[in-house]
Amino acid sequence: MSPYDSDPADRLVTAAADGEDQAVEAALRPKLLDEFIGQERVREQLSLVLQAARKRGATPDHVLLSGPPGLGKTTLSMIIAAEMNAPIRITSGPAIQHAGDLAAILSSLTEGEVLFLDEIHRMSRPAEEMLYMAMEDFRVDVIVGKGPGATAIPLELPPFTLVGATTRAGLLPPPLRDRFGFTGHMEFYAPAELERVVHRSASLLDVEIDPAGAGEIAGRSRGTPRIANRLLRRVRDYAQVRHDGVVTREIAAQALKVYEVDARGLDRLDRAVLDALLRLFGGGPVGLSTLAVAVGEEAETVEEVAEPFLVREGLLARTPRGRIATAAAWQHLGLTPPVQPVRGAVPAQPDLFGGAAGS
Ligand SMILES: Nc1ncnc2c1ncn2[C@@H]1O[C@H](COP(=O)(O)OP(=O)(O)OP(=O)(O)O)[C@@H](O)[C@H]1O
Ligand SMILES: [Mg+2]
Repeated sequence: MSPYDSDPADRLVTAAADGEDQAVEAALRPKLLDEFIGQERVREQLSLVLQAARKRGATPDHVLLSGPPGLGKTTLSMIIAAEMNAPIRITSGPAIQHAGDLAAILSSLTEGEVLFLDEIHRMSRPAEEMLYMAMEDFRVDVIVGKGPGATAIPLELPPFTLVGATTRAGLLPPPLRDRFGFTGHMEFYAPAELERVVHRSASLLDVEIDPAGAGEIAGRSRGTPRIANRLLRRVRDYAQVRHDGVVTREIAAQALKVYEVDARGLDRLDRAVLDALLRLFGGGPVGLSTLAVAVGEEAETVEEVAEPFLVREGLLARTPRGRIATAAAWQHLGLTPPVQPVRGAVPAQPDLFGGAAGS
């Protein structure tokens, strides 16, 4: 049996939204730019773009928000609309299969409306090309009829602001990227910022928490507000069931031990990968597929689910010769790295059967 037999997508520390997240996120989302914690640079730049547009009485330039899941792209897009006092229309790349789907949305926009296009890198090619023209000239060509008799009917659009979000900015074709007047790159949050996120969410959820309790949750949240909010909800459950509901450092640590999220935010799968790398392969280098077999997982799961965070945390490195553990990995698991053999030294003959035979 795999030591990690639940679906990796169900992990407590995944940055992707699950059903429960979607239900509570609306309540936890900051509504205005001033309430949005962290991301100082993006916030300042965006604030200038919006203020300038307001001053000119114009519609703000198109905005692209890029960055890993759970950092606040959807939240910011809603803030843009709220700050501009404009309605917002929400759709996503995968929902737009045909150019006609996009034409229908675009032609029904009102002046100044914000069109939020999530996962914009997953839009179909023909829709993308229609979007170029819509973004630049506020115009689309609606094709009527089929074959040689098809005609393009130009349709004027009211000025609108496109807010695109993507976790993979590198996948956007340059002509699309170039049509955004402003691109905000979202960064992982610092622990102190996440602590503020936890405090804010706790007060919205009516959870009593002290600063050390918030710090404990923040430190395990992988730089991601969505994870911080999720861990807070699980810690709240524990505090309410086993204690009086107040979250302290002690309670948070106990709760997250139950849920197998360690002090650095590693979960069972992450730790299993590190543990195998250190204990079975002496810290590597070891090939991905060998490591995956040792953990009882698919190579893909190890590579895509566990490794990115381990690499980001400086616990594991991918080298051409295979995966290797860093000194920090040994330290984190409380293990001692093997002593490096001195070149040319004669290795001592191991006493395989234990010296004290017959005892
Ligand atoms: N700066 C912030 N301050 C407070 N809460 C935040 C902040 N950023 C994100 N959050 C919270 O984190 C949750 C996830 O944010 P959001 O849905 O905007 O992420 P996202 O970048 O759109 O993720 P995805 O790529 O999965 O769509 C929301 O519930 C929101 O309340
Ligand atoms: Mg989103």
